[in-house]
Amino acid sequence: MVVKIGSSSITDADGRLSVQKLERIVGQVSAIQKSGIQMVLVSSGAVAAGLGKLGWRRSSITMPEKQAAASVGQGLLMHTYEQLFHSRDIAIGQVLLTRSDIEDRSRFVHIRNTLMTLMRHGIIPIVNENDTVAVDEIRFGDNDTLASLVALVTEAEELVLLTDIDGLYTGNPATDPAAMRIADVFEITRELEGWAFGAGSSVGTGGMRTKIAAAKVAVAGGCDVVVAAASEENVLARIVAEKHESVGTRFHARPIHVSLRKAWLMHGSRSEGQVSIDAGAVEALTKNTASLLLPGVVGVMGDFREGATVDLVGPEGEMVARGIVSFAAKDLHLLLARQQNGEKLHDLQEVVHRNDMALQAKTI
Ligand SMILES: Nc1ncnc2c1ncn2[C@@H]1O[C@H](COP(=O)(O)OP(=O)(O)O)[C@@H](O)[C@H]1O
Ligand SMILES: N[C@@H](CCC(=O)OP(=O)(O)O)C(=O)O
Repeated sequence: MVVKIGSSSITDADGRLSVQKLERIVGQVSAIQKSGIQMVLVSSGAVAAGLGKLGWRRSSITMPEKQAAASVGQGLLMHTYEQLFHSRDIAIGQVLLTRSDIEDRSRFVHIRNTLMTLMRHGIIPIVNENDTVAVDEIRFGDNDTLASLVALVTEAEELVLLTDIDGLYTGNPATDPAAMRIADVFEITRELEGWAFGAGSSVGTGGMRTKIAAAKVAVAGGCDVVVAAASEENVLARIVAEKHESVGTRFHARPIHVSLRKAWLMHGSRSEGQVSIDAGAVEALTKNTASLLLPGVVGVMGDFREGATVDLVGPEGEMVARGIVSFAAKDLHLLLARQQNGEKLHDLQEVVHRNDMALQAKTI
């Protein structure tokens, strides 16, 4: 089980790290770990803890100051976790990641090996974004997205996003008193996405929007996602014990889910270009799970190498799939030109083999 805890749930009103709140989470996580379910904690709070300790105001800080605050706060956070878990005889390991660590296939594999090794030894990994080195282009920015990728990497059965509200509402509860909580979600529809707004507190990042985006990634990989209130009494035990009780909002995993490699392709890898395909190819890819052949290709964008990750887009510019391309962009341009000149290119291998392709899950 991967549990993600948001900044607002481990800090006090004055923005300082709340040992009492952390203690409650650590107590619950430890109890579940001891019951035999391997836990992974994704903990936000480095920036908030650092700002609290330094007495800096969030509203007026620069990015380097925020990163400096994170370096102070991350130490504080781990020091507190270490003490709290140690008193329960549980060892922890710190794992700090950036987006580029996940995008790179070999680093992704190393991350998985490290996490799996920690878990095999009964150590609880505590994951956060490496805020001190993450610049905008390589930032997750919010730990909801990071947590969903950690859930995929560790092949978790359940991802729990603990926050300052008891689930997804049909509108922003801060401004809409008629908004109602949704208990179960089986399909992430556009209507549902329209209900989600940004962060409710000054310390939170992303609000419900990033939680839904995270849920999309995890459910596609076969992992249930629960959004629940960190302050609710014994919330984790209730989620574990009574899978069908209405605690927060449960996003149910898709029954047929993709392999870890394809999940990484779709959600972890970074696209280096675009290949436009025609309607016939869209149908062949989505209905018959075929490979992409040259006759279905109508355009190429970007200057990618053979073996790069590219987005396959349909006639309306819609994202259809992401895959590893067998030709460099310049070779694809040459082949397209030869094809347009009437040359028959029968013996060509696939442009993207179906084993190297992850289809985009449809939003209804
Ligand atoms: N449809 C919605 N349902 C519930 N909460 C929502 C919704 N839209 C926006 N929010 C806001 O999302 C906030 C939780 O996200 P966030 O502040 O980022 O917390 P965290 O620090 O735990 O990640 C809630 O406090 C709420 O104000
Ligand atoms: N990596 C940042 C967390 C950013 C973030 O996602 O915050 P939150 O929305 O509170 O989970 C930190 O430790 O401060």
